[in-house]
Amino acid sequence: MNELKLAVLGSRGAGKSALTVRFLTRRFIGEYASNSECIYTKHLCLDGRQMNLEIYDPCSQPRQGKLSLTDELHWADGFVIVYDISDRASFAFAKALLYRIRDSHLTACKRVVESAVFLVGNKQDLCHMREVGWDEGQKLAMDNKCQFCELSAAEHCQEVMTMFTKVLRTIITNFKVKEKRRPSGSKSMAKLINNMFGKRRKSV
Ligand SMILES: Nc1nc2c(ncn2[C@@H]2O[C@H](COP(=O)(O)OP(=O)(O)OP(=O)(O)O)[C@@H](O)[C@H]2O)c(=O)[nH]1
Repeated sequence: MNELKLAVLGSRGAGKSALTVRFLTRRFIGEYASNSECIYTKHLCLDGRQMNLEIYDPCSQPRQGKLSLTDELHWADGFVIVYDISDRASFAFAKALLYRIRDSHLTACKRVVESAVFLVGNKQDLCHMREVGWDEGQKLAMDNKCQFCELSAAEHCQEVMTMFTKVLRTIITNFKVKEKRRPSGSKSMAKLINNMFGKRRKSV
């Protein structure tokens, strides 16, 4: 059984709860309590694999503007970064979040890794009030090597499902790559024994 941890981040009111609840229940609920953070859990089957998913939906009120994110970066396997296309400030906040995630990968891995990050321009139904262009979102995502889409949590159920599914698949792919890079305990031990006794045998 796989355990996947996803953090949904973004500025206050960008639609983090709306997206999360849409994915988990397929429903759009107009208003959400924004004074408490939540970790939602869901058991799901993806590509024939059973997994336990945890989604962290923070309360952005008291921590708005603070980008330490240390706990989230350690906890999460992937991120959905949400901004509101009708709110330029939320785009600036999303950009700062992406830079913070990228910097943490740089220090952790000494190189940029293909991370499980999805940049989402939410509230596409409000495109008559648009303040952030589609191409700006696309460019920011390309610059930070993450996936991108615009959608509306209010109106696009299927797009929301697809976006979450893609980020979960990326997390699983990253897990597989990490597994391949790290030799398993038994293989390392076999190599060690072989190095020690193999060499001795040669010298006899
Ligand atoms: N028109 C429109 N409104 C949306 C959409 N998604 C969310 N909203 C509304 O935007 C407001 C904020 O949504 P939330 O999901 O609470 O946003 P949040 O990012 O979780 O906000 P905090 O919990 O305060 O950080 C609510 O009134 C939602 O109904 C959308 O796709 N379109």
